[in-house]
Amino acid sequence: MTYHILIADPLSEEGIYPLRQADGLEITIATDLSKEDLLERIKGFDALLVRSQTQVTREVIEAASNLKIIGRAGVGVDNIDLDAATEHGIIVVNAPDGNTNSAAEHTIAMLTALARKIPQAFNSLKNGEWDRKSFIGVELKNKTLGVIGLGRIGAEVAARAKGQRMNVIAYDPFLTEEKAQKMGIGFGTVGDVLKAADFITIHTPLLKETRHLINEEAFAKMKDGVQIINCARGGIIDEDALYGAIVSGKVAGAALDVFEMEPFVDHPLLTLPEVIATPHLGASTVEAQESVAVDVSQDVVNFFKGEAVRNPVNLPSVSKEVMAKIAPFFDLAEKLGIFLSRMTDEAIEEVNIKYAGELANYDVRALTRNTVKGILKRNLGNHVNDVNAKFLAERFDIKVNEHKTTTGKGFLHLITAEIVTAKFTHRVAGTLLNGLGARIVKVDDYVVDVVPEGHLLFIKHKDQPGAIGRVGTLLAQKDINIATMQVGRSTVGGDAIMMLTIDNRVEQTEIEDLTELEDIYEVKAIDL
Ligand SMILES: NC(=O)C1=CN([C@@H]2O[C@H](COP(=O)(O)OP(=O)(O)OC[C@H]3O[C@@H](n4cnc5c(N)ncnc54)[C@H](O)[C@@H]3O)[C@@H](O)[C@H]2O)C=CC1
Ligand SMILES: O=C(O)CCC(=O)C(=O)O
Repeated sequence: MTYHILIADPLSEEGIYPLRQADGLEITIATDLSKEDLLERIKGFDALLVRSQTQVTREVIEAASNLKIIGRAGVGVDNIDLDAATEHGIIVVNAPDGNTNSAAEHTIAMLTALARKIPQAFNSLKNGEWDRKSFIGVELKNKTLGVIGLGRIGAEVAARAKGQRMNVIAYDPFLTEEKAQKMGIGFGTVGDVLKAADFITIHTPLLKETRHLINEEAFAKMKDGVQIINCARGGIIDEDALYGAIVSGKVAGAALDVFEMEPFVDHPLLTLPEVIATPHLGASTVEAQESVAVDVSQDVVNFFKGEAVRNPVNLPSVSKEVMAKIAPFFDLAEKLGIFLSRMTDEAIEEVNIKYAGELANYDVRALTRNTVKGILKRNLGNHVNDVNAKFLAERFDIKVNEHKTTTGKGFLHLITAEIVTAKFTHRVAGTLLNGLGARIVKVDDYVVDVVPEGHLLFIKHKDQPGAIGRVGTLLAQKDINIATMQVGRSTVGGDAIMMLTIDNRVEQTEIEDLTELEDIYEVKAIDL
Protein backbone atom coordinates (compact mmCIF):
# COMPACT_ATOMS: atom_id res chain seq x y z
CA MET A 1 0.00 0.00 0.00
CA THR A 2 1.37 3.43 -0.90
CA TYR A 3 0.21 6.55 0.91
CA HIS A 4 0.47 9.87 -0.89
CA ILE A 5 1.75 12.87 1.04
CA LEU A 6 1.31 16.45 -0.19
CA ILE A 7 3.67 19.05 1.28
CA ALA A 8 1.98 22.35 0.50
CA ASP A 9 4.25 24.85 2.34
CA PRO A 10 8.05 24.95 2.36
CA LEU A 11 9.39 22.47 4.94
CA SER A 12 13.01 21.83 5.85
CA GLU A 13 14.43 19.06 3.63
CA GLU A 14 16.38 17.68 6.64
CA GLY A 15 13.15 17.77 8.63
CA ILE A 16 11.21 15.55 6.25
CA TYR A 17 13.88 12.84 6.46
CA PRO A 18 11.54 10.53 8.47
CA LEU A 19 9.07 10.64 5.56
CA ARG A 20 11.74 9.94 2.96
CA GLN A 21 13.07 7.03 5.01
CA ALA A 22 9.70 5.33 5.59
CA ASP A 23 8.42 2.60 3.30
CA GLY A 24 5.20 3.07 1.37
CA LEU A 25 5.07 6.87 1.40
CA GLU A 26 5.16 8.91 -1.80
CA ILE A 27 5.94 12.58 -1.29
CA THR A 28 4.82 15.44 -3.54
CA ILE A 29 6.11 18.92 -2.80
CA ALA A 30 3.90 21.62 -4.33
CA THR A 31 4.17 24.93 -2.52
CA ASP A 32 2.46 28.21 -3.47
CA LEU A 33 -0.60 26.43 -4.84
CA SER A 34 -3.53 28.74 -5.49
CA LYS A 35 -6.74 27.97 -3.61
CA GLU A 36 -8.22 26.47 -6.79
CA ASP A 37 -5.11 24.35 -7.46
CA LEU A 38 -5.13 23.02 -3.89
CA LEU A 39 -8.82 22.07 -4.18
CA GLU A 40 -8.00 20.16 -7.35
CA ARG A 41 -4.70 18.59 -6.25
CA ILE A 42 -5.77 17.48 -2.76
CA LYS A 43 -8.17 14.80 -4.06
CA GLY A 44 -5.76 11.89 -4.28
CA PHE A 45 -3.69 12.59 -1.17
CA ASP A 46 -3.73 10.67 2.12
CA ALA A 47 -1.76 13.28 4.09
CA LEU A 48 -1.31 17.04 3.85
CA LEU A 49 1.60 18.87 5.50
CA VAL A 50 1.50 22.64 5.91
CA ARG A 51 3.01 25.55 7.82
CA SER A 52 0.95 28.68 8.50
CA GLN A 53 0.46 29.82 4.92
CA THR A 54 -1.84 27.22 3.40
CA GLN A 55 -5.42 27.69 4.52
CA VAL A 56 -6.89 24.24 5.11
CA THR A 57 -10.52 25.27 4.97
CA ARG A 58 -13.67 23.14 5.16
CA GLU A 59 -13.81 23.38 1.37
CA VAL A 60 -10.32 21.88 1.07
CA ILE A 61 -11.17 19.14 3.59
CA GLU A 62 -14.39 18.30 1.76
CA ALA A 63 -12.59 18.17 -1.59
CA ALA A 64 -10.08 15.68 -0.14
CA SER A 65 -11.68 12.31 -0.55
CA ASN A 66 -8.73 10.24 0.78
CA LEU A 67 -7.27 12.59 3.38
CA LYS A 68 -6.51 10.91 6.71
CA ILE A 69 -4.01 13.20 8.43
CA ILE A 70 -3.07 16.88 8.34
CA GLY A 71 0.32 17.79 9.77
CA ARG A 72 1.01 21.36 10.87
CA ALA A 73 4.73 22.02 11.09
CA GLY A 74 4.39 24.55 13.90
CA VAL A 75 2.12 25.45 16.81
CA GLY A 76 -0.88 27.53 15.69
CA VAL A 77 -3.58 25.53 13.93
CA ASP A 78 -5.81 28.52 13.20
CA ASN A 79 -5.20 27.96 9.45
CA ILE A 80 -6.88 24.53 9.71
CA ASP A 81 -10.63 24.04 10.09
CA LEU A 82 -10.41 21.64 13.03
CA ASP A 83 -14.17 21.06 13.25
CA ALA A 84 -14.30 20.05 9.60
CA ALA A 85 -11.27 17.77 10.03
CA THR A 86 -12.81 16.09 13.09
CA GLU A 87 -16.17 15.64 11.38
CA HIS A 88 -14.44 13.96 8.46
CA GLY A 89 -12.38 11.74 10.73
CA ILE A 90 -9.11 13.41 9.77
CA ILE A 91 -6.52 13.60 12.52
CA VAL A 92 -4.62 16.86 12.86
CA VAL A 93 -1.13 16.79 14.37
CA ASN A 94 1.16 19.73 15.08
CA ALA A 95 4.66 20.35 16.36
CA PRO A 96 4.14 22.34 19.53
CA ASP A 97 7.67 22.37 20.94
CA GLY A 98 9.96 22.70 17.96
CA ASN A 99 9.75 26.46 17.48
CA THR A 100 9.24 27.70 21.05
CA ASN A 101 12.82 28.88 21.43
CA SER A 102 12.94 30.61 18.04
CA ALA A 103 9.62 32.40 18.63
CA ALA A 104 10.78 33.54 22.08
CA GLU A 105 14.12 34.78 20.70
CA HIS A 106 12.32 36.62 17.91
CA THR A 107 10.05 38.29 20.46
CA ILE A 108 13.04 39.47 22.47
CA ALA A 109 14.73 40.69 19.26
CA MET A 110 11.56 42.65 18.42
CA LEU A 111 11.32 44.05 21.96
CA THR A 112 14.92 45.28 21.87
CA ALA A 113 14.67 46.63 18.33
CA LEU A 114 11.46 48.45 19.27
CA ALA A 115 12.92 50.01 22.42
CA ARG A 116 16.00 51.25 20.56
CA LYS A 117 14.30 52.02 17.19
CA ILE A 118 16.94 49.95 15.41
CA PRO A 119 15.02 49.33 12.14
CA GLN A 120 14.09 53.02 11.82
CA ALA A 121 17.69 54.10 12.44
CA PHE A 122 19.01 51.55 9.95
CA ASN A 123 16.55 52.75 7.27
CA SER A 124 17.59 56.33 7.85
CA LEU A 125 21.25 55.42 7.58
CA LYS A 126 20.63 53.52 4.36
CA ASN A 127 18.89 56.63 3.04
CA GLY A 128 22.17 58.54 3.45
CA GLU A 129 21.33 60.29 6.75
CA TRP A 130 23.54 60.42 9.86
CA ASP A 131 20.78 61.28 12.33
CA ARG A 132 21.58 60.84 16.04
CA LYS A 133 18.62 62.85 17.34
CA SER A 134 15.54 61.13 15.97
CA PHE A 135 16.16 57.69 17.37
CA ILE A 136 16.38 58.14 21.12
CA GLY A 137 15.22 54.92 22.67
CA VAL A 138 14.37 53.72 26.17
CA GLU A 139 16.10 51.18 28.38
CA LEU A 140 14.45 47.87 29.19
CA LYS A 141 16.04 47.68 32.63
CA ASN A 142 13.49 48.31 35.40
CA LYS A 143 10.64 48.62 32.88
CA THR A 144 7.62 46.34 33.25
CA LEU A 145 6.89 43.74 30.59
CA GLY A 146 3.29 42.56 30.54
CA VAL A 147 2.95 39.04 29.13
CA ILE A 148 -0.50 37.97 28.02
CA GLY A 149 -0.49 34.19 27.54
CA LEU A 150 2.14 32.43 29.63
CA GLY A 151 2.38 29.13 27.76
CA ARG A 152 5.53 27.69 26.23
CA ILE A 153 6.61 30.85 24.37
CA GLY A 154 5.25 33.37 26.89
CA ALA A 155 7.14 31.66 29.72
CA GLU A 156 10.41 31.66 27.71
CA VAL A 157 9.95 35.34 26.91
CA ALA A 158 9.29 36.11 30.58
CA ALA A 159 12.47 34.28 31.65
CA ARG A 160 14.57 36.12 29.06
CA ALA A 161 13.07 39.51 29.95
CA LYS A 162 14.14 38.95 33.54
CA GLY A 163 17.66 38.53 32.14
CA GLN A 164 17.26 42.06 30.75
CA ARG A 165 16.43 43.09 34.34
CA MET A 166 12.83 43.86 33.44
CA ASN A 167 9.96 43.37 35.87
CA VAL A 168 7.50 40.91 34.44
CA ILE A 169 3.77 40.68 35.12
CA ALA A 170 1.68 38.04 33.37
CA TYR A 171 -1.88 36.91 32.84
CA ASP A 172 -2.85 33.43 31.73
CA PRO A 173 -6.01 31.56 32.75
CA PHE A 174 -3.78 28.69 33.96
CA LEU A 175 -1.39 30.87 35.92
CA THR A 176 -1.63 30.70 39.70
CA GLU A 177 -0.07 33.12 42.16
CA GLU A 178 2.10 30.30 43.47
CA LYS A 179 3.44 29.45 40.01
CA ALA A 180 4.08 33.13 39.28
CA GLN A 181 6.00 33.43 42.53
CA LYS A 182 8.13 30.42 41.64
CA MET A 183 8.93 32.03 38.28
CA GLY A 184 9.77 35.30 40.00
CA ILE A 185 7.13 37.26 38.11
CA GLY A 186 4.02 39.23 38.99
CA PHE A 187 0.54 37.90 38.53
CA GLY A 188 -2.73 39.66 37.74
CA THR A 189 -5.83 39.91 35.60
CA VAL A 190 -5.60 41.08 31.98
CA GLY A 191 -6.65 44.49 33.28
CA ASP A 192 -3.82 44.52 35.86
CA VAL A 193 -1.29 43.61 33.17
CA LEU A 194 -2.57 46.24 30.73
CA LYS A 195 -2.39 48.93 33.44
CA ALA A 196 1.04 48.05 34.81
CA ALA A 197 3.08 47.41 31.67
CA ASP A 198 5.50 49.65 29.78
CA PHE A 199 5.78 46.95 27.11
CA ILE A 200 3.08 44.36 26.37
CA THR A 201 3.75 41.11 24.53
CA ILE A 202 1.02 38.71 23.42
CA HIS A 203 1.48 34.92 23.37
CA THR A 204 -2.02 33.43 23.25
CA PRO A 205 -3.39 31.33 20.41
CA LEU A 206 -5.89 33.03 18.10
CA LEU A 207 -9.24 31.76 19.36
CA LYS A 208 -12.77 33.11 19.34
CA GLU A 209 -12.06 34.40 22.87
CA THR A 210 -8.75 36.07 21.98
CA ARG A 211 -9.82 37.70 18.69
CA HIS A 212 -9.43 41.45 19.25
CA LEU A 213 -8.47 40.85 22.87
CA ILE A 214 -6.40 43.99 22.44
CA ASN A 215 -9.01 46.48 21.26
CA GLU A 216 -9.90 50.13 21.82
CA GLU A 217 -11.10 49.39 25.34
CA ALA A 218 -7.87 47.56 26.17
CA PHE A 219 -5.73 50.40 24.80
CA ALA A 220 -7.66 52.84 27.00
CA LYS A 221 -6.52 50.91 30.10
CA MET A 222 -2.82 51.02 29.13
CA LYS A 223 -0.16 53.51 30.25
CA ASP A 224 0.43 56.43 27.93
CA GLY A 225 3.46 55.67 25.76
CA VAL A 226 3.10 51.89 26.09
CA GLN A 227 4.79 49.73 23.42
CA ILE A 228 3.24 46.53 22.02
CA ILE A 229 4.76 43.37 20.57
CA ASN A 230 2.76 40.71 18.75
CA CYS A 231 4.67 37.62 17.66
CA ALA A 232 1.68 35.33 18.24
CA ARG A 233 -1.15 35.82 15.75
CA GLY A 234 -2.68 38.60 13.72
CA GLY A 235 -6.25 39.18 14.84
CA ILE A 236 -5.46 39.12 18.57
CA ILE A 237 -4.82 42.86 18.25
CA ASP A 238 -7.53 44.90 16.51
CA GLU A 239 -5.35 46.57 13.85
CA ASP A 240 -7.69 49.55 13.35
CA ALA A 241 -7.67 50.20 17.09
CA LEU A 242 -3.86 49.91 17.14
CA TYR A 243 -3.58 52.38 14.25
CA GLY A 244 -5.80 54.85 16.14
CA ALA A 245 -3.89 54.38 19.40
CA ILE A 246 -0.53 55.06 17.68
CA VAL A 247 -1.80 58.13 15.82
CA SER A 248 -3.29 59.52 19.06
CA GLY A 249 0.05 59.03 20.83
CA LYS A 250 -1.33 56.54 23.37
CA VAL A 251 0.91 53.81 21.97
CA ALA A 252 4.52 54.84 21.38
CA GLY A 253 5.50 51.87 19.26
CA ALA A 254 4.52 48.45 18.00
CA ALA A 255 6.54 45.47 16.80
CA LEU A 256 4.50 43.09 14.71
CA ASP A 257 5.45 39.71 13.26
CA VAL A 258 1.88 38.70 12.47
CA PHE A 259 -1.12 40.35 10.82
CA GLU A 260 -4.85 39.88 10.44
CA MET A 261 -4.43 39.17 6.72
CA GLU A 262 -1.30 37.40 5.54
CA PRO A 263 0.45 37.69 3.20
CA PHE A 264 0.19 41.34 2.11
CA VAL A 265 2.35 43.75 0.17
CA ASP A 266 1.32 46.97 1.82
CA HIS A 267 -0.40 47.65 5.10
CA PRO A 268 -1.63 50.92 6.67
CA LEU A 269 0.24 50.16 9.92
CA LEU A 270 3.54 50.07 8.01
CA THR A 271 3.07 53.69 6.97
CA LEU A 272 3.55 54.68 10.64
CA PRO A 273 7.15 55.33 11.74
CA GLU A 274 6.35 53.90 15.19
CA VAL A 275 5.74 50.44 13.72
CA ILE A 276 8.45 47.88 13.04
CA ALA A 277 7.58 44.55 11.48
CA THR A 278 8.71 41.20 10.11
CA PRO A 279 6.76 38.96 7.74
CA HIS A 280 5.80 36.16 10.18
CA LEU A 281 9.37 35.10 10.87
CA GLY A 282 9.01 34.00 14.51
CA ALA A 283 9.73 30.38 13.68
CA SER A 284 11.99 31.01 10.72
CA THR A 285 15.28 29.62 11.93
CA VAL A 286 17.17 26.64 10.58
CA GLU A 287 16.81 24.90 13.94
CA ALA A 288 13.08 25.49 14.40
CA GLN A 289 12.21 24.56 10.84
CA GLU A 290 14.14 21.32 11.05
CA SER A 291 12.70 20.50 14.43
CA VAL A 292 9.00 21.11 13.56
CA ALA A 293 9.34 19.28 10.25
CA VAL A 294 10.95 16.26 11.96
CA ASP A 295 8.23 16.18 14.64
CA VAL A 296 5.34 16.38 12.24
CA SER A 297 6.92 13.98 9.72
CA GLN A 298 7.53 11.44 12.48
CA ASP A 299 3.89 11.65 13.52
CA VAL A 300 2.75 11.09 9.93
CA VAL A 301 5.02 8.03 9.71
CA ASN A 302 3.70 6.74 13.07
CA PHE A 303 0.15 7.25 11.90
CA PHE A 304 0.54 5.25 8.70
CA LYS A 305 2.36 2.51 10.65
CA GLY A 306 -0.72 2.29 12.89
CA GLU A 307 1.22 3.60 15.88
CA ALA A 308 0.18 6.32 18.31
CA VAL A 309 0.87 9.90 17.21
CA ARG A 310 2.64 12.16 19.69
CA ASN A 311 0.98 15.49 19.06
CA PRO A 312 -2.65 15.07 18.10
CA VAL A 313 -4.64 18.30 18.11
CA ASN A 314 -8.16 16.95 17.69
CA LEU A 315 -7.68 13.91 19.94
CA PRO A 316 -6.58 13.96 23.57
CA SER A 317 -2.92 13.03 23.68
CA VAL A 318 -1.90 10.05 25.77
CA SER A 319 1.50 9.71 27.41
CA LYS A 320 3.80 6.88 26.30
CA GLU A 321 3.43 5.18 29.69
CA VAL A 322 -0.38 5.22 29.61
CA MET A 323 -0.39 4.17 25.97
CA ALA A 324 1.71 1.12 26.85
CA LYS A 325 -0.91 0.11 29.44
CA ILE A 326 -4.05 0.66 27.36
CA ALA A 327 -2.91 -0.22 23.81
CA PRO A 328 -3.37 -4.01 24.32
CA PHE A 329 -7.08 -3.33 24.97
CA PHE A 330 -7.79 -1.33 21.78
CA ASP A 331 -8.93 -4.32 19.76
CA LEU A 332 -11.05 -5.78 22.57
CA ALA A 333 -12.70 -2.39 23.21
CA GLU A 334 -13.68 -2.06 19.56
CA LYS A 335 -14.96 -5.64 19.41
CA LEU A 336 -17.17 -5.11 22.46
CA GLY A 337 -18.68 -2.20 20.54
CA ILE A 338 -19.19 -4.27 17.38
CA PHE A 339 -20.75 -7.06 19.46
CA LEU A 340 -23.20 -4.68 21.11
CA SER A 341 -24.20 -3.05 17.83
CA ARG A 342 -25.47 -6.44 16.69
CA MET A 343 -27.56 -7.00 19.79
CA THR A 344 -30.28 -4.57 18.76
CA ASP A 345 -31.81 -2.93 15.72
CA GLU A 346 -33.24 -0.11 17.82
CA ALA A 347 -31.80 3.38 18.09
CA ILE A 348 -29.13 3.52 20.78
CA GLU A 349 -29.67 6.35 23.24
CA GLU A 350 -26.83 5.83 25.66
CA VAL A 351 -23.52 4.03 25.87
CA ASN A 352 -22.01 3.27 29.28
CA ILE A 353 -18.52 1.91 29.50
CA LYS A 354 -17.17 0.72 32.82
CA TYR A 355 -13.49 0.10 33.43
CA ALA A 356 -12.81 -2.11 36.44
CA GLY A 357 -9.54 -3.20 38.03
CA GLU A 358 -6.16 -1.79 37.03
CA LEU A 359 -7.47 -0.07 33.90
CA ALA A 360 -9.40 2.30 36.15
CA ASN A 361 -6.09 3.94 37.06
CA TYR A 362 -5.45 5.20 33.54
CA ASP A 363 -6.79 7.73 31.07
CA VAL A 364 -8.97 5.34 29.05
CA ARG A 365 -10.64 7.83 26.72
CA ALA A 366 -8.89 6.24 23.75
CA LEU A 367 -10.51 2.89 24.68
CA THR A 368 -13.92 4.56 25.00
CA ARG A 369 -13.50 6.01 21.52
CA ASN A 370 -12.69 2.54 20.20
CA THR A 371 -15.83 1.04 21.73
CA VAL A 372 -17.99 3.87 20.36
CA LYS A 373 -16.31 3.37 16.98
CA GLY A 374 -17.20 -0.33 17.12
CA ILE A 375 -20.83 0.48 17.95
CA LEU A 376 -21.21 3.02 15.14
CA LYS A 377 -19.40 0.90 12.54
CA ARG A 378 -22.47 -1.21 11.90
CA ASN A 379 -24.22 1.72 10.24
CA LEU A 380 -21.34 3.99 9.34
CA GLY A 381 -18.67 1.54 8.16
CA ASN A 382 -15.37 3.26 7.52
CA HIS A 383 -16.91 6.70 7.94
CA VAL A 384 -16.30 6.35 11.65
CA ASN A 385 -12.82 6.31 13.15
CA ASP A 386 -11.01 7.26 16.37
CA VAL A 387 -11.11 10.94 15.52
CA ASN A 388 -14.80 11.37 14.78
CA ALA A 389 -16.36 8.56 16.88
CA LYS A 390 -17.34 10.80 19.82
CA PHE A 391 -18.39 13.63 17.51
CA LEU A 392 -20.64 11.30 15.49
CA ALA A 393 -22.14 9.81 18.67
CA GLU A 394 -23.06 13.33 19.78
CA ARG A 395 -24.49 14.10 16.35
CA PHE A 396 -26.77 11.06 16.71
CA ASP A 397 -27.75 12.16 20.25
CA ILE A 398 -26.05 9.15 21.82
CA LYS A 399 -24.81 9.96 25.32
CA VAL A 400 -21.46 8.35 26.09
CA ASN A 401 -20.56 7.84 29.76
CA GLU A 402 -17.33 6.47 31.17
CA HIS A 403 -17.23 4.92 34.64
CA LYS A 404 -14.30 3.57 36.61
CA THR A 405 -13.95 1.29 39.60
CA THR A 406 -10.77 -0.22 40.91
CA THR A 407 -12.48 -3.45 42.04
CA GLY A 408 -12.13 -5.88 39.16
CA LYS A 409 -14.63 -8.55 40.31
CA GLY A 410 -11.99 -11.25 40.16
CA PHE A 411 -10.42 -9.90 36.96
CA LEU A 412 -7.23 -7.90 36.77
CA HIS A 413 -8.95 -5.67 34.21
CA LEU A 414 -12.53 -5.74 33.00
CA ILE A 415 -14.28 -3.61 30.42
CA THR A 416 -18.08 -3.70 30.51
CA ALA A 417 -19.82 -1.91 27.67
CA GLU A 418 -23.54 -1.29 27.73
CA ILE A 419 -26.01 0.15 25.25
CA VAL A 420 -29.35 1.56 26.27
CA THR A 421 -32.26 1.83 23.83
CA ALA A 422 -35.82 2.99 24.53
CA LYS A 423 -36.79 -0.61 25.41
CA PHE A 424 -33.68 -2.61 26.26
CA THR A 425 -30.26 -2.53 27.84
CA HIS A 426 -27.56 -4.88 26.54
CA ARG A 427 -24.23 -5.45 28.15
CA VAL A 428 -21.06 -7.28 27.23
CA ALA A 429 -17.89 -7.60 29.29
CA GLY A 430 -14.41 -8.53 28.17
CA THR A 431 -10.94 -8.95 29.53
CA LEU A 432 -7.43 -9.99 28.55
CA LEU A 433 -6.35 -13.25 30.16
CA ASN A 434 -2.67 -13.65 30.81
CA GLY A 435 -1.20 -15.83 28.08
CA LEU A 436 -4.62 -16.57 26.56
CA GLY A 437 -5.58 -13.24 24.99
CA ALA A 438 -8.97 -11.56 24.80
CA ARG A 439 -12.15 -13.12 26.16
CA ILE A 440 -15.78 -12.10 26.33
CA VAL A 441 -16.75 -13.13 29.85
CA LYS A 442 -20.31 -11.92 30.18
CA VAL A 443 -23.18 -11.21 27.81
CA ASP A 444 -26.15 -9.48 29.43
CA ASP A 445 -26.45 -11.47 32.67
CA TYR A 446 -24.93 -14.69 31.36
CA VAL A 447 -21.39 -15.74 32.21
CA VAL A 448 -19.52 -17.02 29.12
CA ASP A 449 -15.94 -17.60 28.00
CA VAL A 450 -15.71 -16.74 24.32
CA VAL A 451 -12.77 -15.68 22.15
CA PRO A 452 -13.93 -12.48 20.41
CA GLU A 453 -12.95 -13.56 16.92
CA GLY A 454 -14.54 -14.84 13.75
CA HIS A 455 -18.23 -15.59 13.28
CA LEU A 456 -20.38 -15.82 16.40
CA LEU A 457 -24.02 -16.74 16.87
CA PHE A 458 -25.79 -15.45 19.95
CA ILE A 459 -29.01 -17.37 20.50
CA LYS A 460 -31.61 -16.77 23.21
CA HIS A 461 -33.86 -19.75 23.87
CA LYS A 462 -35.95 -21.57 26.41
CA ASP A 463 -34.01 -23.95 28.64
CA GLN A 464 -35.71 -27.12 27.31
CA PRO A 465 -34.27 -30.49 26.25
CA GLY A 466 -33.85 -30.54 22.47
CA ALA A 467 -33.33 -26.80 21.87
CA ILE A 468 -29.56 -27.12 21.49
CA GLY A 469 -29.94 -30.25 19.33
CA ARG A 470 -32.34 -28.52 16.95
CA VAL A 471 -29.87 -25.65 16.41
CA GLY A 472 -27.01 -28.12 15.80
CA THR A 473 -29.08 -30.14 13.32
CA LEU A 474 -30.21 -27.12 11.33
CA LEU A 475 -26.67 -25.75 11.12
CA ALA A 476 -25.42 -29.18 10.00
CA GLN A 477 -28.09 -29.26 7.28
CA LYS A 478 -26.81 -25.88 6.08
CA ASP A 479 -23.25 -27.21 6.12
CA ILE A 480 -22.23 -24.77 8.86
CA ASN A 481 -19.62 -26.23 11.20
CA ILE A 482 -19.72 -25.34 14.89
CA ALA A 483 -16.22 -24.69 16.27
CA THR A 484 -17.13 -23.90 19.89
CA MET A 485 -20.29 -23.66 21.93
CA GLN A 486 -21.16 -22.17 25.32
CA VAL A 487 -24.48 -22.35 27.07
CA GLY A 488 -25.85 -20.49 30.06
CA ARG A 489 -29.20 -20.14 31.74
CA SER A 490 -30.85 -17.93 34.30
CA THR A 491 -33.05 -20.65 35.91
CA VAL A 492 -33.84 -24.26 35.13
CA GLY A 493 -36.52 -24.22 32.41
CA GLY A 494 -36.19 -20.42 32.12
CA ASP A 495 -34.35 -18.17 29.66
CA ALA A 496 -31.04 -19.46 28.36
CA ILE A 497 -28.39 -18.50 25.82
CA MET A 498 -26.08 -20.28 23.39
CA MET A 499 -22.89 -18.65 22.11
CA LEU A 500 -21.54 -20.48 19.10
CA THR A 501 -18.41 -19.87 17.10
CA ILE A 502 -19.00 -21.11 13.57
CA ASP A 503 -16.69 -21.53 10.61
CA ASN A 504 -18.71 -19.56 8.08
CA ARG A 505 -20.68 -16.37 8.05
CA VAL A 506 -24.45 -17.06 8.19
CA GLU A 507 -26.89 -15.45 5.76
CA GLN A 508 -30.03 -13.60 6.84
CA THR A 509 -32.24 -16.48 5.59
CA GLU A 510 -30.33 -18.90 7.83
CA ILE A 511 -30.86 -16.60 10.82
CA GLU A 512 -34.58 -16.53 10.02
CA ASP A 513 -34.69 -20.36 9.78
CA LEU A 514 -32.95 -20.63 13.17
CA THR A 515 -35.38 -18.14 14.71
CA GLU A 516 -38.32 -20.26 13.57
CA LEU A 517 -37.10 -23.33 15.50
CA GLU A 518 -39.13 -24.38 18.53
CA ASP A 519 -38.06 -22.67 21.81
CA ILE A 520 -35.68 -20.26 20.03
CA TYR A 521 -36.47 -16.59 20.79
CA GLU A 522 -33.75 -14.59 19.18
CA VAL A 523 -30.71 -15.16 16.97
CA LYS A 524 -27.96 -12.62 16.37
CA ALA A 525 -25.02 -13.13 14.03
CA ILE A 526 -21.91 -11.22 15.04
CA ASP A 527 -18.79 -11.05 12.88
CA LEU A 528 -15.74 -9.93 14.81
N1 LIG B 1 5.21 34.14 14.99
C1 LIG B 1 5.44 32.86 14.86
O1 LIG B 1 6.10 32.45 13.92
C2 LIG B 1 4.91 31.91 15.86
C3 LIG B 1 3.73 32.16 16.49
N2 LIG B 1 3.24 31.28 17.39
C4 LIG B 1 1.97 31.61 18.04
O2 LIG B 1 2.20 31.67 19.43
C5 LIG B 1 1.09 31.11 20.11
C6 LIG B 1 1.53 30.59 21.46
O3 LIG B 1 2.37 29.48 21.29
P1 LIG B 1 2.78 28.56 22.54
O4 LIG B 1 3.30 29.38 23.63
O5 LIG B 1 3.63 27.47 22.00
O6 LIG B 1 1.35 27.98 22.93
P2 LIG B 1 0.89 27.43 24.35
O7 LIG B 1 -0.33 26.66 24.08
O8 LIG B 1 2.02 26.79 25.05
O9 LIG B 1 0.51 28.77 25.14
C7 LIG B 1 -0.63 29.54 24.88
C8 LIG B 1 -1.07 30.12 26.22
O10 LIG B 1 -2.09 31.09 25.99
C9 LIG B 1 -2.96 31.01 27.09
N3 LIG B 1 -4.23 31.67 26.79
C10 LIG B 1 -5.28 31.19 26.10
N4 LIG B 1 -6.27 32.11 26.09
C11 LIG B 1 -5.82 33.17 26.79
C12 LIG B 1 -6.39 34.43 27.13
N5 LIG B 1 -7.61 34.78 26.74
N6 LIG B 1 -5.64 35.30 27.86
C13 LIG B 1 -4.40 34.96 28.28
N7 LIG B 1 -3.81 33.78 27.99
C14 LIG B 1 -4.51 32.90 27.24
C15 LIG B 1 -3.09 29.53 27.34
O11 LIG B 1 -3.59 29.26 28.63
C16 LIG B 1 -1.67 29.06 27.14
O12 LIG B 1 -0.96 29.01 28.36
C17 LIG B 1 0.61 30.02 19.15
O13 LIG B 1 -0.75 29.77 19.31
C18 LIG B 1 0.91 30.58 17.79
O14 LIG B 1 -0.24 31.19 17.29
C19 LIG B 1 3.90 30.13 17.70
C20 LIG B 1 5.09 29.83 17.11
C21 LIG B 1 5.70 30.71 16.12
O1 LIG C 1 5.16 28.08 9.91
C1 LIG C 1 5.65 29.11 10.38
O2 LIG C 1 6.75 29.54 10.08
C2 LIG C 1 4.86 29.89 11.37
C3 LIG C 1 5.00 29.33 12.72
C4 LIG C 1 3.84 29.67 13.53
O3 LIG C 1 3.25 30.70 13.42
C5 LIG C 1 3.36 28.68 14.49
O4 LIG C 1 4.05 27.68 14.71
O5 LIG C 1 2.27 28.89 15.03
